[in-house]
Amino acid sequence: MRRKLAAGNWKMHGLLADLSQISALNADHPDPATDILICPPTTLIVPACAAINGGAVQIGAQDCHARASGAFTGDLSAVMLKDAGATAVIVGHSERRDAHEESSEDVRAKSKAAHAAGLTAIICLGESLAQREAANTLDIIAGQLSISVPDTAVAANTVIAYEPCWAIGSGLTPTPAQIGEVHDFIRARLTTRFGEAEANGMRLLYGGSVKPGNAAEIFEVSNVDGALVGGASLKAEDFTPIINALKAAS
Ligand SMILES: O=C[C@H](O)COP(=O)(O)O
Repeated sequence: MRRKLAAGNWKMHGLLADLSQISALNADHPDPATDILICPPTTLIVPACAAINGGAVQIGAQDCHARASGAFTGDLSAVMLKDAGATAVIVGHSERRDAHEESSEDVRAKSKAAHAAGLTAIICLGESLAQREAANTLDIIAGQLSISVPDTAVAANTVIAYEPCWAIGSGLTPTPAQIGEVHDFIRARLTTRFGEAEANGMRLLYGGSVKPGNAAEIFEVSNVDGALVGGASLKAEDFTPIINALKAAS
C-alpha cells in the first residue's frame, strides 16, 4: 500500500514570519496517516527544520543543480539541500521548464543528483493547454516521463507529479476522468519500465489548483496518491482541509 503524500510548494513565497504556518501544520498533524511535505523557498529550509523540531512534517526544496559542487554561482546542489535538512526536492516544475528553459534531459540529471544525495525526487510532468486541445496529452506525458525519470529511480526515492500547465494557479482543473486517464497511463508506463513491484510503490501526485473544495473529489481518482499544492499550501488553515481529505481517502 502506498503512503499518501500531501506536498506543498511555496514557490517564491515566504519570509521568516511565515514559519508559523509550518509550526501550525506540525502541531495539527503530530502523527499523520499521510506524509506531509512543505517545500519553502531555500532561505527557509534550515529554520523550517528547526521549527518542526523532529515533528512529522518534512521539509523539501524546489529545485537543485545536477552537479554536487562546482563553479555555479547562485546554484544549490542536492547534497547541500540534504545537508540543510531537506528530504525531497521538486524537479522539472513547469515554471522551471518554461522560465529557465529546462529540458527533460536536465530534469533527469537533476533527479539523478537528488537520488545520489539521498533525496526523494518529485518529478513534474504536464501538458500545455494547446497540447491538450490538440489531443496530444498522453504523447507529451510519455515523452517527458521516459526522459525525465532516470534509471536510478525506485519506489523509495521517486514521486511523479502530474501538473497540467493550464491548471496551475488558474482555478481550472481537469475532470476526474482526465486526471485518472493520465495517472493510469503513467502507472502503466512505469510498470513497463521498472516492473510491477517497483512501479506499484511509486507515488503519483496530482497538482494544479487543488483547493479544500475540490480535494476530496480528486483524491478519489484511481492512482492519485496525493497532491502537489501551490497557493493553497501557504496557509495552514487552507492546507489542513486538503490533508484531511487525503487522510479520509486513504
Ligand atoms: O507545484 C504546485 C503547482 O504548480 C500547483 O500550484 P497551484 O496549486 O497554485 O495551482
